[in-house]
Amino acid sequence: MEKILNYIDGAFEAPCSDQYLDNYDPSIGKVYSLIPDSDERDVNKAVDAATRAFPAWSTLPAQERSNILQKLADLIDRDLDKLALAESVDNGKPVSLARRLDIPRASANIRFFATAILHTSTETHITDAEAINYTTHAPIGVAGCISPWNLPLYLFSWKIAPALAAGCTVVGKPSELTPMTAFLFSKLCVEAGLPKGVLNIVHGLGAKAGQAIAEHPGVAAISFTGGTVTGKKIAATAAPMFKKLSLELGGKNPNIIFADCDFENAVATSIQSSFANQGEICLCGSRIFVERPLYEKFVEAFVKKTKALVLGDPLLNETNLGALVSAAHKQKVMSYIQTAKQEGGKILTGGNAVNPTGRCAEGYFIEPTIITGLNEHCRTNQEEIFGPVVTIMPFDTEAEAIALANSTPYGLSATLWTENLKRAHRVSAAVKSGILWVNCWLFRDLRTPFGGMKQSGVGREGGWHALKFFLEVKNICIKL
Ligand SMILES: NC(=O)C1=CN([C@@H]2O[C@H](COP(=O)(O)OP(=O)(O)OC[C@H]3O[C@@H](n4cnc5c(N)ncnc54)[C@H](O)[C@@H]3O)[C@@H](O)[C@H]2O)C=CC1
Ligand SMILES: O=C(O)/C=C/C=C(\O)C(=O)O
Repeated sequence: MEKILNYIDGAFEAPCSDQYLDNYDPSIGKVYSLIPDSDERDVNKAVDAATRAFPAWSTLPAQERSNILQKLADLIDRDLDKLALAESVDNGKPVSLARRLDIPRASANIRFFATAILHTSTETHITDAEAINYTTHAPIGVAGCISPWNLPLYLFSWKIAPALAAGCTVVGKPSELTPMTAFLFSKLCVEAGLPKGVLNIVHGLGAKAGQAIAEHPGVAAISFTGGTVTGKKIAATAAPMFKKLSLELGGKNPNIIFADCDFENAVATSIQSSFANQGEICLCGSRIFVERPLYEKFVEAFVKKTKALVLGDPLLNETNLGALVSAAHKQKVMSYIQTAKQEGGKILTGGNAVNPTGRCAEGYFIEPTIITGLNEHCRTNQEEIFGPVVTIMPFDTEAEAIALANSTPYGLSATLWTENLKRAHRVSAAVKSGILWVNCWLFRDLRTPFGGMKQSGVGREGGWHALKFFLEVKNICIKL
């Protein structure tokens, strides 16, 4: 069985413990490879290597860093099919989605920051005729990048690309549930000529390897994407050490549909925002609010389209929804469906775990599920489920829609459907979320600020925000 290895100081290494964890293919429910069960000792080696590599990498001309990173992006493009297949097997997502979204976005992330670093500028302040102040941005040091399992290479690269482009060296930890594409990526780093120690990838459990990264005094900044509970733990560890923190956490995002919307577009896109990647995207619109005059018509069309989605083998091109990432996560999502029923919810479609026939009979599949009849305060509408489960509720006024949208502790993203431009501006301003999509969803421009309010996180990724996170700002004042 294939053994994944850590990538430390440019070499591939077994974990110090010599222990491995099982890595499952969630579409068949079977172990198919082994993951290093790394601990503090592996993290220490990785931080040491990153610390040694920092002086040379951080002072390499930006153009040279950029060239290496662009080579990496080219290699990802070259290996698109191989990486997409690996992502699908590791995560359970449809291979067609990995080919269309995950892997192209991984190379786009790297190419974006590799070129962005060539176009930075800095501020100068002239203080009357007495002094000139200029601001410098220097890479902060060794960065810890901890990424989740839902969009594995997509989000791993979203973190390490700005760090490396900015001149930081990195200790990265992909999720233990989906380590494979980060492992394949580490091989591409060698091929691209990334100097040793610049990127180190330590595989293993969050509570062990992840926690060791958060605790290590040699790690100056931590960029994390994952669950809010984990984000709190990392903050509790890192904040007293005054580490810089970027936390991109969970969401319970509203999808607000006004009666004057472009109906066909709203329904079709809501199918995507509800069920893409089995609903395992922090940006999914899991709470759908529909203006009452449109409510019945929307529900009917939305249920009909949902029933037409193809659930099953992620390797088949016609599949729309694959497997959930793990047996434990499937269990968690099913328990929320149970909770919804106990809370008085009516299941309009879905609600069941399924065992497709054939090779996926033991996989972790759940039908796309639509629930109505719940109020906004119940657990189903307050807690992140992170699966193919949405609720629909009617509303009567704009003020009510805003109140419903803002009724959770989260504030990551929101989607709004209306043809009324003034209303679009008003509601966008009133909804408390870091990202607002009007008449679209997951429409990404990598230059824009990306992140959440309230319990959805701290800080913003994307464009200059991401680069700045990995840079230490200094003002130099020269008396004239
Ligand atoms: N992108 C998102 O917003 C994500 C949200 N979630 C939410 O979080 C829930 C729990 O999912 P999990 O698999 O537990 O994700 P998680 O948040 O625990 O995992 C994300 C990453 O953090 C690492 N990690 C875990 N504990 C850590 C610690 N103490 N210190 C440092 N790193 C640590 C993990 O190994 C993984 O690499 C999900 O059901 C979902 O609701 C999960 C994954 C992604
Ligand atoms: O498009 C992005 O940059 C990010 C997308 C999704 C997540 O961050 C997530 O699901 O955690």
